[in-house]
Amino acid sequence: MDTIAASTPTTASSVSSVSRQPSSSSVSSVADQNKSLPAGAPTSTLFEIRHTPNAGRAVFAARDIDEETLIWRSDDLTLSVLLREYRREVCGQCFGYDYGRDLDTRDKTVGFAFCSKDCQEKWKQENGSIGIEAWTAVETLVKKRSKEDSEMVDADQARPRKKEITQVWESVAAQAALIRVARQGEQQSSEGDGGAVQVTKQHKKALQKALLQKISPDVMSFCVSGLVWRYHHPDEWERVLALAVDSTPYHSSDDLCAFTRTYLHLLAILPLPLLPHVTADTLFLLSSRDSHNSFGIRSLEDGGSEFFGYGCWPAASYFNHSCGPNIEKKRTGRIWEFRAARDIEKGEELCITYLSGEERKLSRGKRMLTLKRNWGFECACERCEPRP
Ligand SMILES: C[S@@+](CC[C@H](N)C(=O)[O-])C[C@H]1O[C@@H](n2cnc3c(N)ncnc32)[C@H](O)[C@@H]1O
Repeated sequence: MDTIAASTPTTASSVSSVSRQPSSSSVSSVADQNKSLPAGAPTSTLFEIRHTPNAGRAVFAARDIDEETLIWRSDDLTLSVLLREYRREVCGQCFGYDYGRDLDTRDKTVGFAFCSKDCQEKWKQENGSIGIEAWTAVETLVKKRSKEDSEMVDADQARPRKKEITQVWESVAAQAALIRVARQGEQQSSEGDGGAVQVTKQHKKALQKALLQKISPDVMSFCVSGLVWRYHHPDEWERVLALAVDSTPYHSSDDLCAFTRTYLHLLAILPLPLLPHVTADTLFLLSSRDSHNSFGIRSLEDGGSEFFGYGCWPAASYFNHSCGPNIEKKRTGRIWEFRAARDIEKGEELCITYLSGEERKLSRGKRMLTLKRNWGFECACERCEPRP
C-alpha cells in the first residue's frame, strides 16, 4: 500500500478528511463524495477524491482496478504556454512536433505555427476574434523588442514571500489605474462619446512608460492564455480557483517583477473587451493555481527530452505524486490519459509521478530536493519513506 507519513490532519473543508489507510468504513459512496466535490474535479466509478492528512486532496481507488485500465482522460486544457523558442517547431494547437523541423503552416501575425490547416482553424475558433486580436497585439510588441529583452530568470534568487508579493503588486497599482483611464478614453473616442473620462497627458505618459519597460514574452503568453480562456469561459473560472493554491508562486524577485511589468504591458495593448479581466488579482490567481498544478508539455518521442512549455488541465490536477507511481500518464495532443501501471487494490491511493524521466533516477535526497523546490512539498511516498 502506498502511503504518506501521517501528521496533523488537514482542516475539514468541502471534501471529507480521512486517513490514507484503506478502510472500508472511511470509503463513502461515490454519490456522497460527488455532492461535495470541488468544481472541475474528475468523477468516475473507478475512484473517489478524499482529503489526506498531509497531502491535500487525493484520488483513491473505489474498487480493484486491473493493470492498463484507463482511469481518466483529461481534455480540459485551460491555459498553456508554448515557450517562444519552440513556436516555429511545435504546433500551437495540438503540440505536435517533428524533431525540430519548422512547421509549414505559420501565422506570423499571432506568432504561432501549426501542423495543419485544421489545427490552425481550431486554434482560431478557440481563441475567437478577441483572442486573435490579443495575440496579434502581443506579437507586435514582442517582435519589436525580443532581441534586446530576452532574458533568463536567475534561478539562485530567493522566492519572494507574501509581504514582498503584496508590496510589488501594490507598487504598480497607481500606474495601472492611469493606463486604464487612458484606454477608457480610447473606448470613448471609438464610440464617438464626448466622454465622462478626462484623459490627460499624465494618463498617456503612464501608458507610454509601460511600453518602454522590459518585456518577458513567455510570462506574457502565460497571462494572455489565461485571460483569453477566462474571457471565453466565465462560468468555468471556479475550476481553476478550486485547485491547490501556492500563495508564493514566483520563483524569484525578477520573476515577480516580470509579472507586474507584464500586467502594465497588457493593460496598454490588449483589446478593450479583455481589460476588465486584466487585473492584478486575476494575474496573481492564475500564477497561484498554475504553480502546483501544471503539466509539462514535452516531446512525445525521445523520452520527453524537449520541454516545450506547460499547461493546466484542472481535472487532471487531483492526482498526488509518488516516486513509485501506480498510475502512468501519457499525453496525446491536448489530452492526458491516466492508466493503471499495475493491478491496484480498492482503497489504494492513485498516484502519478511529477518527476521527469531523468529526475526519477535521482537518489532519494535529490528527488526530495527537486520536489521541494518545484512543488513545495516534502515527499513521504512509500519509496521515500518505506514502512516497516
Ligand atoms: C497537483 S496538486 C495534487 C492535488 C492536491 N493534493 C490538491 O489537494 O489539490 C499538487 C500538490 O499536492 C500536494 N502533494 C502531491 N503529492 C504529494 C506528496 N507525495 N506528498 C505531499 N504532498 C503532495 C502538494 O501540495 C502539491 O503541491
